[in-house]
Amino acid sequence: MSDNDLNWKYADDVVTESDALSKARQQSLELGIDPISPATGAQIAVIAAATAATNIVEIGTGVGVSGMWLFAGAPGATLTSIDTELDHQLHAKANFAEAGIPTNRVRLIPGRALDVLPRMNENSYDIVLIDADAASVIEYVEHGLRLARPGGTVLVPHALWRGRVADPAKRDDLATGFRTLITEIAASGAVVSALSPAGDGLLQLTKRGV
Ligand SMILES: C[S@@+](CC[C@H](N)C(=O)[O-])C[C@H]1O[C@@H](n2cnc3c(N)ncnc32)[C@H](O)[C@@H]1O
Repeated sequence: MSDNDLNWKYADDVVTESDALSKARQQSLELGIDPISPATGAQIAVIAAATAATNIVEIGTGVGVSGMWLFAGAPGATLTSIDTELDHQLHAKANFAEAGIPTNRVRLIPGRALDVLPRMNENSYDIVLIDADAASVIEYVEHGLRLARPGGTVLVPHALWRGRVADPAKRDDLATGFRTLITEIAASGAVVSALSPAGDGLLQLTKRGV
């Protein structure tokens, strides 16, 4: 194992997930829904706590692993989460309940993100987490930056897309799309950004303006 592989494994292994989170992660994997890694979860919890987030949007509910991590950092927040699959959201609802998250703190919206996002209020959210279909990630980030309040943060897990983004030989649409996004964001004066290697990448963009 390389030093980097050891670091990644250690960063995931050192995270202790609650029983409710471990069960949700197991369920997610069994259903073939890729949850954020434990290290990514811990990192988004820190961001949620550090920003004292009260209003969060998530694109891609899955069975609720990322949502539960956001609540771990910001237990008083309200989460609006969008997913095309009602089944996934029903599992998420049960998992949130198991984690003790009050039902009135979660608004689950079934539907295609690109249909739902244009109807949401701009400059209103502390965090926008983007984890749905990777093919639309650039459009989701554009929406995310519109929805985030000044000083709010857009988070994009899987931004290194299974190691393909860092490998210039990989020229498929998804790897190229993430590469374009990362390059454009790095050059943008509108955000403060960082790309963490946690999991398979966590792109973090904080909207300037405060
Ligand atoms: C990677 S999983 C999300 C995992 C979740 N964030 C977690 O860590 O537990 C992606 C989710 O996006 C949903 N999805 C796929 N395409 C979508 C779209 N166009 N709009 C909204 N949700 C979509 C899938 O149904 C799936 O539940």
